[in-house]
Amino acid sequence: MIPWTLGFRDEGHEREAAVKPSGDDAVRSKGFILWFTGLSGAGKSTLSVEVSRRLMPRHSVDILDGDEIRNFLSRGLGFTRPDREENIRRIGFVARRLARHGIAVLSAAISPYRDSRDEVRRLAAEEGIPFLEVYMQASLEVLIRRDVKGLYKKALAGEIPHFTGISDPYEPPESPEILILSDSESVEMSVARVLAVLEERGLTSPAR
Ligand SMILES: Nc1ncnc2c1ncn2[C@@H]1O[C@H](COP(=O)(O)OS(=O)(=O)O)[C@@H](OP(=O)(O)O)[C@H]1O
Ligand SMILES: Nc1ncnc2c1ncn2[C@@H]1O[C@H](COP(=O)(O)OP(=O)(O)O)[C@@H](O)[C@H]1O
Repeated sequence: MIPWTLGFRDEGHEREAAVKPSGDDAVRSKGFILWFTGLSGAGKSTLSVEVSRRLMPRHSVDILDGDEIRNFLSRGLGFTRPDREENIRRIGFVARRLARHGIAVLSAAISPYRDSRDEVRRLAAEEGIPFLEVYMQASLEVLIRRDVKGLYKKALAGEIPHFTGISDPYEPPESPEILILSDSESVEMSVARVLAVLEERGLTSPAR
């Protein structure tokens, strides 16, 4: 575990300042990163919102949602591999900063590339920040039927280039901490399963 340090710490191409929290703040709560990944419509936004609702009474929580991030932090980035990698690098950077300060961070971006996700995991581990990958698995057939935003219809008609799962790759996690079968389990069941893993790992306490 990397201890809190004053001043700048080299993290490859990133140089960041980390300031040690004082007094009780240092032990008050432990931040962590819950990293949702999966195809469009697999349930990343839905589950991150529902899990955060349940965590809020006991934690400071922040959701970094792909759509929202792309309107602000990653405005101007597209969906080529380098752009997606850059998007995930930025989300990972913010997630780690927040988690360092005791925040429960829920990231909900497609994050299709294993290397990018593993890089966030590695950097989090270097700082002793718990990182849990939540793979939202659902068959393409169900996602096309769901078509929450009408994007699959357009992608199948060739109107959206580089659409994940249709004309762009998605590399599933090999050993995610949590596997959600979002095409066959209810949202409530998925929420309960995520909370159970967090409790098992001592990252949250059971709701009273
Ligand atoms: N080409 C293409 N492929 C996939 N998704 C697309 C694309 N174009 C737009 N969208 C919309 O952008 C959302 C995904 O953005 P992310 O930042 O999560 O993607 S990534 O992690 O950088 O791959 C995604 O949101 P979700 O549906 O919530 O996953 C889509 O609404
Ligand atoms: N177990 C589940 N977890 C999350 N979403 C689910 C689940 N079962 C069904 N859904 C539905 O799937 C859809 C997922 O949409 P959304 O959360 O916007 O996906 P994403 O953020 O991955 O694009 C919602 O309509 C949600 O109600």
